[in-house]
Amino acid sequence: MRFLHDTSPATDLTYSDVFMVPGRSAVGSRLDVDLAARDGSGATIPIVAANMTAVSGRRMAETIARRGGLAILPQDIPGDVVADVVAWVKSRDLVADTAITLGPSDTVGEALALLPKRAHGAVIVTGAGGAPVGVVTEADCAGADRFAQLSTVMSADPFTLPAGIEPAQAFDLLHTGRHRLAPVVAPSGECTGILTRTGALRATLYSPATDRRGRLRIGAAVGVNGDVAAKAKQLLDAEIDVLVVDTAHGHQDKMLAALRAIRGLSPSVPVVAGNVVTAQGVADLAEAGADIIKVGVGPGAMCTTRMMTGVGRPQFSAVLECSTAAADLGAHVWADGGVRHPRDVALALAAGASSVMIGSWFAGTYESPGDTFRDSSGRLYKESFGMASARAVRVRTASDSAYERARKELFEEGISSARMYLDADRPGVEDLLDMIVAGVRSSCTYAGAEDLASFAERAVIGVQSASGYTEGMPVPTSW
Ligand SMILES: NC(=O)C1=CN([C@@H]2O[C@H](COP(=O)(O)OP(=O)(O)OC[C@H]3O[C@@H](n4cnc5c(N)ncnc54)[C@H](OP(=O)(O)O)[C@@H]3O)[C@@H](O)[C@H]2O)C=CC1
Ligand SMILES: Nc1nc2c(ncn2[C@@H]2O[C@H](COP(=O)(O)O)[C@@H](O)[C@H]2O)c(=O)[nH]1
Ligand SMILES: [K+]
Repeated sequence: MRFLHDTSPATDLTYSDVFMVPGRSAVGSRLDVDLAARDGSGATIPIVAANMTAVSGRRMAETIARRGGLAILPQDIPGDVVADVVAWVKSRDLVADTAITLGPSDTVGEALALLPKRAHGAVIVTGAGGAPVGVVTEADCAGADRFAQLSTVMSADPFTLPAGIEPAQAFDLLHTGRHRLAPVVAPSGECTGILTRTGALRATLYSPATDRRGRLRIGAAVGVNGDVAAKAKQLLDAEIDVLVVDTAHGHQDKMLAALRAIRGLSPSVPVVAGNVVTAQGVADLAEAGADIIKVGVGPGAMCTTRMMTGVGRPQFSAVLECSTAAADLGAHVWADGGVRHPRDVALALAAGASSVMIGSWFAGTYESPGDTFRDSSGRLYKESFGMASARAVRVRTASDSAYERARKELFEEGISSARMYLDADRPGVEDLLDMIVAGVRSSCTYAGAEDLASFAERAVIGVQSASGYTEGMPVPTSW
């Protein structure tokens, strides 16, 4: 990228400080843009769900990978649990979503508890041999006793789709039959998943991120303490596709030692390390063996590091400097934190990031691990918390002595409880992906770029005033 008027900004900048001007384009359609991340991660869209407990679990990983992104399991999950989650995600279908299934004698209360776990909004009631005998939605449960059996409220004998059906054909069948969704069934009659009309459409627009054996991809993180090589080996043996070595201050000797120990395992998957915000940090991590450097200190929504320490760097400039340094070394950069709008993703990519990590925004979706709550006005939300918050530190240090735990809790650099509201129009993470991907595809064509490498080359970035930023915002009511 270059700055408009070839100026060199006098101060470091964050996403809100900058804008992109359009350039002449020969790219005829936004759908012609290739959004694959060119960093060996295998992602077909440049989006990574952050390794945060409130963000990335099995449902997030499955859903994001099916649309071409990646999720990174947090470092606090025991190795054997990570192995189970990885195996489960890799057993998922590339087209149909995993169904929520219950039996005919299970209750409305159980169905209502499970419905917010997935965006498709239905429970498939299964009978003998796992065959679908009914479908229950929230509307079916309205007014019913919580102890009523599902057989009394379900729509019986549902329309079904055969496993392996082409997504476009599935869309047509659902559309013609005026069905919002249908259970997918194997030749044996067993329900193997669920497909909505939107899901079938998405399957024609996105390519799943798959490993060499055609299974969904997933990453996992390790910290820098303890026997890092042994923990990393356990994750690699579990067949993760990306290994993230993660700590708040990535530019420290412990990180370099951890990277060297991991290199000793000759991992066949990309190693991501961070977080740093300087060219020197990139150089040292790349030299120690990182393929991808994670950039961002302090921009995260749950992060209090800048207020506690004064340390960090406005994220656009951090990504720009780090990705320039990484490119010289044959390495790549993930822009981590502070993303609140599709424009932020586009600007991080324009600054040269190969992918963009998103945490809190995705915490407020059906697919994040937490429970769904309603506030006093009825709006749905989930709780998010920082990985350096007292809440996360308590979990991470559960096996330490009481004294060690008390000592570590002093260094809190994240908030322990935040409400992440589900957007009523976009409550699922795929809804957010649709919005982000649409925005980024459009950004690329405004710059005349057919892929992300060309986008980072062609983008022309200007610096704006606060009122310049405000001018870009929509006005939902009159002023
Ligand atoms: N991107 C960001 O801005 C930040 C991200 N986080 C996230 O929080 C999670 C926990 O990270 P972390 O707190 O590093 O915990 P870790 O459990 O990974 O421990 C970090 C290790 O580094 C040592 N250390 C030295 N200096 C620092 C420092 N300035 N800050 C933190 N540790 C330091 C610590 O020792 P000792 O405790 O004895 O000092 C400890 O041994 C990670 O997922 C991380 O990404 C946290 C803060 C900032
Ligand atoms: N300083 C802290 N940073 C944190 C903490 N937990 C997570 N993080 C970082 O934020 C990003 C995600 O950013 P978001 O704006 O999308 O939420 C994550 O990947 C970490 O780098 C924390 O407790 N303190
Ligand atoms: K912050």
